[in-house]
Amino acid sequence: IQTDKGADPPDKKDMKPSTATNPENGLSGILRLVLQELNLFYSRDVTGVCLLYDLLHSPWLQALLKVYDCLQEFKEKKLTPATTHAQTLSNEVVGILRGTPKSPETRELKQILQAPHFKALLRAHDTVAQKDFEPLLPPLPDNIPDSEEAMRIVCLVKNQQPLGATIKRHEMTGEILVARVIHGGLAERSGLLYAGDKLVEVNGVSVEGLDPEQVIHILAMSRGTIMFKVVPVSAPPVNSQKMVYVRAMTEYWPQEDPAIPCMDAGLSFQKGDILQIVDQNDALWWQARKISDLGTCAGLIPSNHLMKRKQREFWWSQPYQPHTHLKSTISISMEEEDDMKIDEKCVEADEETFESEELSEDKEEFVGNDRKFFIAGFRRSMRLCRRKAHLRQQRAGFCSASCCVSASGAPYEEVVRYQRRPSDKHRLIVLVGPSGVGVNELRRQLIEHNPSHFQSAVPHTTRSKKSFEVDGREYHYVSKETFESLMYSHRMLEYGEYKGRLYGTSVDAAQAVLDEGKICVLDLEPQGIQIARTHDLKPYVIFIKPSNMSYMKQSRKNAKIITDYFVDMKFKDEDLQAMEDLAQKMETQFGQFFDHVIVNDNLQDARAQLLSAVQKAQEEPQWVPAAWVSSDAEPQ
Ligand SMILES: Nc1ncnc2c1ncn2[C@@H]1O[C@H](COP(=O)(O)OP(=O)(O)OP(=O)(O)O)[C@@H](O)[C@H]1O
Repeated sequence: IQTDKGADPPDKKDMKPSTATNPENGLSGILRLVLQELNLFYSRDVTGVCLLYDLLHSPWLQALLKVYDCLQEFKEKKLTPATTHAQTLSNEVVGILRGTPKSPETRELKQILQAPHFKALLRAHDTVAQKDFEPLLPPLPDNIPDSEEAMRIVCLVKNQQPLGATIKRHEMTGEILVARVIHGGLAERSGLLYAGDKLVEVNGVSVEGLDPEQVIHILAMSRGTIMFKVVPVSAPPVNSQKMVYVRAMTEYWPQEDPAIPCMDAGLSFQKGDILQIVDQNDALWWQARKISDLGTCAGLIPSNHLMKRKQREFWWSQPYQPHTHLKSTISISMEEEDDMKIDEKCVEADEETFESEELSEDKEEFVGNDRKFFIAGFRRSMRLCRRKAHLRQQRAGFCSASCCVSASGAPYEEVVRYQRRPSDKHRLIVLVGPSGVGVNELRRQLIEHNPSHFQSAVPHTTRSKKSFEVDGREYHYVSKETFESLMYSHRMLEYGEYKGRLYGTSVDAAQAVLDEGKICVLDLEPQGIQIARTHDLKPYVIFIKPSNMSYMKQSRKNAKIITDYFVDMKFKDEDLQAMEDLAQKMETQFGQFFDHVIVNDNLQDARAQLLSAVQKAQEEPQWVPAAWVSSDAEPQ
């Protein structure tokens, strides 16, 4: 029997018991059984078995598992030291060794016991064993007056990290108080300093009459151990609040906030960051950590209430608030009618009429090799209608980053981990991106990849049905009244008008796909995301982003876009530039809603990334608004 490396055949004798104490149980015991099983297959030519055998048999893995088992065992035990005087014992052994005949073993043992590191280890062991943790305090003087307040002396060893506490002066008494203790910081970990403690001395210097800045200066100049003398707060605050997770719907930079009590203690965050709120005791300043950085100490962020106030102040301080950002649909407003007319002329001046464009597209919508199927939601009129919305946004300058903080929008959204159960409906997949970036191309490819699994929603229109069309296949053909009632009851994810007809995608159309057990894949204007964000649809939003200009020029050489003027037009440099600008604006304004971002440079890579993101959205736990998770879905 030969492995690749020419290893000897396995021998059951080699397999020693895995743990000294309990060889049959534990991971290494299981490994031993697996090895026995594999041994039976080893002589047969089973692909990969030899490799697996060698892996499981490797001494490093065995050693690792033994360590694991030992740790598991000790985790359950309450360890008690065998002796509290290991140092004395060690010294005695060294004395005895001196009187014994010399041998290599005794020499080695003597060397080990006398090595400084080993001695330090035994000293640490004895300190722990004797529970000798308290610092030695000088005896209290006998003549303390009765009125003397109880003091606590706190020694903290300052290393690279900040102390993790802030101080303030009491408005009435002028005393210096500990204002807050930052979670996870040095002060909090010591368990000796609390918010409300009165500072009396720092390193022997009285703080009476000093400004907080002067005290901070003393602290900043101190090195090594810092000694605080404090009068403890009568009732230390207890943090009984439960840990809350939120998604930041806005960004925050402490460096730019003159109101923050301590800039160094501030936590900066960006839109979409998930934050763990660890302390909400203060009505104005919360303490939080980013979930990407849970190991670090917490930082200060404005509370929900304070952030809303800041947003309102900022909002009203802006000289002019354009109304574009308030629109949640792609509807075309009256003032754009002139533009529309020009556009219509251009379309009509093109080789064919609008009607024949619709016809020419029919073939494209039937795809599949063996079995032909129809993909709804790719009709040119619908896409032209959206392109107009894009153009309108570009002309209106979209919405500048500064004006996008709504005066009323919640700055934080409570989120929970949600894992879709196999019996749950799928999450809606929403693709968002600037016009021409490839949203439709990717959506089409995803659906074609597995049409029985992925499906688009059938849009609604008020135009009349053509002879070759089927109601509910190309469109749901509805009256203007029906369409408008869907619009006004917020049942339209997006809608727009093109050539006097209304086009749009309804919530119910998306829901119908999900009800069939399929994954609904939509292409939405970012304004539509808000309407889609419901418990029923649980949308997972993927932002499709253009790559850099030079790569785009190269990769889009043969690509065609739909414009108002021409049906299939090659990309011009201005189109690519506009796409980049719009992508940036979309990210600034709607980035908080994006669950995933894909840069569409190489189409194949982008498609693979999309497929994997869609699978993860359905199969792996994700942060979703807490309001989406009710009794039908347990948080993970
Ligand atoms: N990664 C890519 N490499 C090369 N060509 C691409 C890539 N992605 C998309 N394209 C091409 O770019 C063109 C525009 O793509 P697509 O029609 O999907 O744009 P879109 O984002 O849906 O915009 P619109 O909503 O305005 O139609 C198409 O010809 C498409 O095949």
